[in-house]
Amino acid sequence: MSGARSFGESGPWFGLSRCGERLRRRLRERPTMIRRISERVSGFAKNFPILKSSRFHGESLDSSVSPVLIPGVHVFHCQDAVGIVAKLSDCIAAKGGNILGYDVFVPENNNVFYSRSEFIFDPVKWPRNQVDEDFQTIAQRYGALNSVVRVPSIDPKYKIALLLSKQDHCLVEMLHKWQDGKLPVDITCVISNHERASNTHVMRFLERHGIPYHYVSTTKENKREDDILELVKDTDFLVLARYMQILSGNFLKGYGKDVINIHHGLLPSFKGGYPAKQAFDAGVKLIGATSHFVTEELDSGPIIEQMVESVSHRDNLRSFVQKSEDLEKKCLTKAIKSYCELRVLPYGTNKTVVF
Ligand SMILES: Nc1nc2c(c(=O)[nH]1)N[C@@H](CN(C=O)c1ccc(C(=O)N[C@@H](CCC(=O)O)C(=O)O)cc1)CN2
Repeated sequence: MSGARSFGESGPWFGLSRCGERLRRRLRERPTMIRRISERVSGFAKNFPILKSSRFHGESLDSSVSPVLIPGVHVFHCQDAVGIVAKLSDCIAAKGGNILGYDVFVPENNNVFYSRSEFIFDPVKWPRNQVDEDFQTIAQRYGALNSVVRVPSIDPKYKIALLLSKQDHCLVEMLHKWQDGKLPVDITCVISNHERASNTHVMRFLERHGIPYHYVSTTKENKREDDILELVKDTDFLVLARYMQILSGNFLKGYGKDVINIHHGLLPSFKGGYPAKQAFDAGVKLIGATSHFVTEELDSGPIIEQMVESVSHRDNLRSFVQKSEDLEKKCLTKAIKSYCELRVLPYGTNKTVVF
């Protein structure tokens, strides 16, 4: 994968470009690769009616039978110019790919171009590494700031670590969505500054799925950031699922990839701690949750997703908190899913494009 910029210092695709290194290593093991593709595609085709209904067989990639078409996604961000869409769509069509969806955004008074395409292609006719190379050629021609390809049935799943403090409703929601296959990630570990008894639902779930739980006790004087960095060094991005410790700029620079947080308030209102109480005291009629990229400044990073719900004089603080918690669970999982599907791109200095 090419191009790497983060919402922090290096771009949201910083971590994801490392997937490309891992992918290239795997492509060298091609024979095994082909067998694995065939196996995964047969399973994958079940979820895509188009692959079931149009002469597509998951059994073999042998080109003498109907080709197996698999889904791919490509996102592109560069200075605007005439003909970009033609070049990108031709890149796909020239190798027999078929575009199923195409989103383009060119903001007013801002000479930039964003696109996200969804397509299906035959990996025998257009090998995975060639897909990268062909899009990279176009990226170089336009000096692209981002150009990332993802083929879910071939590429390694994104590796993530989840950080939380005392409350685990967001973690539980993410684990259930992950278990249902609705969050296409590999959870490498869960890290918390709070200990949990081994006979709790969360701990039993983690043990059942072989996901390590690391209790990393913190104090105001020692946030244990070096220990956390060591635990998360092989991940592609981090998720703060109600982690109530402010991460330092050194930590964010040291990690160098994206960190996604869920704030149980409608940013930029009610930053910091206890946003539901802040909202209750302010007499708001809408409460919300915000998922955003983590930057050094607290609760100020580019917003990925927000969800809201009406409240009234009939609500009390307890119902404010309960409604906020329900919103933040959904908001976080939607943000992570969008990020994994390459729908989230940096826009300007502190905004996002979310296709
Ligand atoms: N560098 C950043 N770190 C973190 C962010 C962020 O945006 N940038 N988001 C927070 C999560 N958060 C709200 O969503 C949040 C976390 C912690 C606090 C806070 O006041 N913490 C106290 C300690 C509280 C405790 O120990 O229970 C503190 O650090 O003094 C407010 C908001 C995660 N990190």
